[in-house]
Amino acid sequence: MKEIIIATKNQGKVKEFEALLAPIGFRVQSLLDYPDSIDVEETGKSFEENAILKAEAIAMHYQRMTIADDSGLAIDYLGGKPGIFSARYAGPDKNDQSNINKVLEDLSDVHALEDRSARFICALAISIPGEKTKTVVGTCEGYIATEPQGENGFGYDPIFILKNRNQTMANLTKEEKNQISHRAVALKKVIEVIKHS
Ligand SMILES: O=P(O)(O)OP(=O)(O)OP(=O)(O)OC[C@H]1O[C@@H](n2cnc3c(O)ncnc32)[C@H](O)[C@@H]1O
Ligand SMILES: [Mg+2]
Repeated sequence: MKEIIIATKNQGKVKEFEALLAPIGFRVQSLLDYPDSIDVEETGKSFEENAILKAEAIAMHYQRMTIADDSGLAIDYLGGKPGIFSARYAGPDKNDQSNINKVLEDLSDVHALEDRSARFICALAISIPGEKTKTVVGTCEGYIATEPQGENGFGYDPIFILKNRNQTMANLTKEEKNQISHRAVALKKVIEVIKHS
């Protein structure tokens, strides 16, 4: 079976990658399987740069095909924030709940749903030892809710209302999320690359 490392410590991401890659014959490992792995700092200026940093460091360290995911939420009213700082928006002791609370607070004066437009962005970098790293990006459009809704998913999912649907991302089943999410869109683009690896 083909093996791939997902260079992430985020359990929510790992589950989504497993669901998307196992059916096409990949055994997925993540940094949760390597608790003593190296720590890669996200010092890039874009999602793509951070994904490349994480993918190349881990691919080099383990000499294995690696995908890294750098993702987040871009809110138009906030000029694209939290963006690449999504994981640490409420401060360095990141926590999904405090990040959500900060976003809701930032938008507390914005009442019309159309003024609360946002998108999830996912950049994936795929690094194969000895080959040039490739990147792809996927997005998913929506609006920021006024309060959390739904129990599924992770991160900002409970406050992300999907465009053209009266549901948050956290209202979707995992199968539904994996058909339409920013991560699913990006991953479909890399599958062609790794199928032949
Ligand atoms: O860097 P790794 O180890 O992969 O894990 P991380 O959680 O730090 O991941 P990022 O640096 O890419 O930050 C992503 C942020 O965006 C959020 N996020 C990413 N994808 C999401 C999704 O599908 N649904 C909800 N929130 C998401 C996530 O909760 C983080 O706060
Ligand atoms: Mg991170």
